[in-house]
Amino acid sequence: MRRAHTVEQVRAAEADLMARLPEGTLMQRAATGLAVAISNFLGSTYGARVVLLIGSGDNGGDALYAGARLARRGAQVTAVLLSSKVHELGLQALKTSGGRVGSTDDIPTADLVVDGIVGIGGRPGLRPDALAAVQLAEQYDVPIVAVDTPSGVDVDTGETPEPHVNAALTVTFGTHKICHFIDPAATACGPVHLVDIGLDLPPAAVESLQAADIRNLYPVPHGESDKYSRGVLGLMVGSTQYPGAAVIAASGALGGPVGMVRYVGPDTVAEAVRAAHPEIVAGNGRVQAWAIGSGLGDELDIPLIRELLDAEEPVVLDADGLKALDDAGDHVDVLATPHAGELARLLDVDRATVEAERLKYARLAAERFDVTILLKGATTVIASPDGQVRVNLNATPWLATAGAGDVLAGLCGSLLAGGLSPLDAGSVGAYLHAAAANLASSSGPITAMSVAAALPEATRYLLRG
Ligand SMILES: NC(=O)C1=CN([C@@H]2O[C@H](COP(=O)(O)OP(=O)(O)OC[C@H]3O[C@@H](n4cnc5c(N)ncnc54)[C@H](O)[C@@H]3O)[C@@H](O)[C@H]2O)[C@@H](O)CC1
Ligand SMILES: [K+]
Repeated sequence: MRRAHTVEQVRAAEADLMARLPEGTLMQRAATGLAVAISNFLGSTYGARVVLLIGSGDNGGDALYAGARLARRGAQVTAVLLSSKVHELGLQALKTSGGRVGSTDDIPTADLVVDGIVGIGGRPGLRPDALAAVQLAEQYDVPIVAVDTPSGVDVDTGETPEPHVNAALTVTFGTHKICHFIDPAATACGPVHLVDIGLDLPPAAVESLQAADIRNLYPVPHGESDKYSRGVLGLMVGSTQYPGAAVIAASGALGGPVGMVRYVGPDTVAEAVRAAHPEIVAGNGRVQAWAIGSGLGDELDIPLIRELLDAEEPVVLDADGLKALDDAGDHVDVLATPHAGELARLLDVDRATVEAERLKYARLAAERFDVTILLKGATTVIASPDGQVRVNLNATPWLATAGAGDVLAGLCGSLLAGGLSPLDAGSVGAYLHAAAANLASSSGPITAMSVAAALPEATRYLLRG
């Protein structure tokens, strides 16, 4: 599990630890980890030209001490001071180690720029001189390594209302921060490298499941399992208008842990589903969970869907089915899987607003509709009505393809029928969906059906460990 904490949580943990350690220990731990990560990024440190952008706080201090270490290993390190007040001891260390104070003129010929402008003490946005320095690096294609967080992003929300650094690598300390997990800021971080500085942290604000977590949560059948005890999923998806959605969602469901899938819908669609998947049973019957909504088009029966939402069995509610959601019922067993546009419609705001404030609106919808919200995107946010938030970070951009959402709905339904909670079904589903996409794609185009077809192998690979 990767965990992200709020600035307040990090500051409290840091204060606790600092009280027990000699002054400056934490910064030295951070700076050492930062210098190692920068060396690895550069490949060769000797002779490398490194420009440090230094703001007024400890974030600049980290950068200055790391710069001193790099200078001692033969790098040509220049500090651009963006504030009249900088970390004095850090600056002295840099100078003693052979680094110097320079200007933005050093940026165009640099191999690397280090962003020590602001970290967790920063407000969104960059001041004009910092912005000019960052733009110069971008103009000359000089990669930027961000210290702790890319300066300018909103650390606790992942929002980027103002100009900010777009990093090629972010090196963070102690724990992840929310901006490392939530888009659009997560994208601005690039890959994130975590340096352990020994913080003792409370439960995280946002979590991201990793392979070992998927292994622990996946409902693996045992000796006494039969097709019913493994779970039966009811699919109410696809329509005469969109028969393909039913075939694709069924493929996603069969790629999950479920023992049996029933299809409920128009005869012609049922025929298409059975032609593609002879193991699927058409018609009503007992199920342990439903996946409802993908490709229903105009054929959706809102009163019937509301009945199913109010019934005992958990439901994945996708696409057109989301229109049946209202804030009246008790829907804690529901996993709703909107993309930003659908969530915007549910909440009566603009799509761009949801895209800009993904964490806020996922949480808001989970609370308002009393459902678990899985907000799809390059990074998927899963928010449960009790306030827990998870993020899936392993997707490939190739997954943005027609029908991929239908696969996810079928897969999540399968996981719900297998006994997972909506939060676990959503987070395990998003992870496996992305893992299958990576496997099917290996950096090339994919179709939704090829993602579904790769689910068993991606799952096998994960379960084997
Ligand atoms: N908290 C921790 O556990 C640790 C923190 N360390 C470093 O310390 C950093 C936090 O240091 P600080 O608290 O000094 O804060 P920062 O260095 O993040 O920011 C310093 C100051 O910049 C000013 N500022 C705010 N927004 C700005 C903006 N948009 N543009 C320009 N200036 C702005 C503010 O006056 C703020 O107090 C962390 O991000 C990390 O890099 C590490 O040394 C190790 C441990
Ligand atoms: K920074």
